[in-house]
Amino acid sequence: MTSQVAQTILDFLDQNASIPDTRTLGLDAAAVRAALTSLVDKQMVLMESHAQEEAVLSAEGEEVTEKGSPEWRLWQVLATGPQTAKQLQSTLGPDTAKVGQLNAFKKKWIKKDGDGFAQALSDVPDQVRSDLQALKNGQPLPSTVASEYRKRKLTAIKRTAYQSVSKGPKFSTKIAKLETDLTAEMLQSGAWKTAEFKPFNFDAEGMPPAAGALHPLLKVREEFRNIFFEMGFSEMPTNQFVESCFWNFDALFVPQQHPARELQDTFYVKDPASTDDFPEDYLAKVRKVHESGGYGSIGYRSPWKQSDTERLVLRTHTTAISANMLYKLANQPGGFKPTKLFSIDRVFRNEAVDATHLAEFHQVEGVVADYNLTLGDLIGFMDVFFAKMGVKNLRFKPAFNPYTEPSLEIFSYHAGLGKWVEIGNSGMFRPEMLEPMGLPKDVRALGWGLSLERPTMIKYGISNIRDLVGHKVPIEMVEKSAAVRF
Ligand SMILES: N[C@@H](Cc1ccccc1)C(=O)O
Repeated sequence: MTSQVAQTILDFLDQNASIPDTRTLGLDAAAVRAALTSLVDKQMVLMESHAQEEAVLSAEGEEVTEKGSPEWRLWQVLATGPQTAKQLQSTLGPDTAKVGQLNAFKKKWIKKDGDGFAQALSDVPDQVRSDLQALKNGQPLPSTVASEYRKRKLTAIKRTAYQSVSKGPKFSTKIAKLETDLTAEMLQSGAWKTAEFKPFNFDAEGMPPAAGALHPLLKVREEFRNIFFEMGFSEMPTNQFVESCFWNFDALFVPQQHPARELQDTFYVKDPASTDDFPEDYLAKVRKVHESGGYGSIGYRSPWKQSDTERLVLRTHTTAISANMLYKLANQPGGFKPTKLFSIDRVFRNEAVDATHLAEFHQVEGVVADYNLTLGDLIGFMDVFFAKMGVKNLRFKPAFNPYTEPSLEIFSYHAGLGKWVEIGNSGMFRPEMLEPMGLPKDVRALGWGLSLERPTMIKYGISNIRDLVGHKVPIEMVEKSAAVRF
């Protein structure tokens, strides 16, 4: 097909100096393009590409050529006498009546009559209809109305590409078959001396190798880990998905009546359903701070049940591990030392699944514990941490967590969405949480958390969080994401 089309083009050029518009050849446009590409490669022809825009009738424009413009049809209906807007709408349909009324008024074809409309002229020319009929018959639209009709969606723009062609330096009506390989026979016979070789195409893309690729979540996790290590953090052990309510909630001063603890938010484990493996004296202090306070707090002053703290859950946040680590830090041999810790792992929430929510996701969490840290340290730290990810100009909004005070939501401006989006949650851990652990009174700890999924989705242009899990979709996506370079 292509070679036939190429031959037709060459024969035509042999008889004529040039082809100003390839469309006049009456050949398939795609085949002409393919043939020209190969002829240009061989320098047999010279080609220039052009684009032409022309107005064509839209479905609405087509209707106007048959029934008249909305304004003319409205004016026509009023020939039998005045009508109200309601009546016009039921005769013409709401769309035609609305547009017709507007334009007929503008053209002064109709006038107000009581609470309705009447003809203002006894005869009007439907110029719109005759212009569109002329267009249908192949005449161009008068330039004065072209853009108006386009705005009214009576016409649409059709773009066509075409080429002009003239003879090239190696023009001939015979298409020589170019050799692609230098063979032993050519060398023996000496045919290589006169053979024409196909030039190498250095622009051709190679086949993507069928190699393994890392999942996008793993790649972004690696980026975060490197940032943490660069900033002197150590990784917390996160290999256990099941936690007691004690570490997941109570140690964090989350009241036992908190809604997050309810079945619709948290997955409780059935078997085994509970544990009693806790540091006794610490548990007693946690109980006391909930029930009656201490450390400058009045506590929650509500019932606290041992059976509730013993229940097992799929951890709802990695802050459960942070609490456990802070406790260990306070009670390690040699006492407390300033520390920076992080974790990146899976957490579970009993949520309705949709495009941006899953029942399990990954949390990126950091904790810094040191003497006399302030809110200024938290904000400054967030600026540095997020800047390392390429996220600048943060905004902070006061928020609430049972275990931090003050608490700050972190926002960043998303240029693509044109708005500020929440990228993390943070705060200074409360004394009610830190002091029962046995941390020195002047030690402060700041923490923050964010999901791993959101930055991954932004980076890889994934709009549905469900595409990050499962089987079939991810394989294609993982391979595609292998092409995205850091
Ligand atoms: N645990 C919080 C994140 C956080 C961690 C540490 C301090 C403050 C907030 C969350 O689930 O969103």
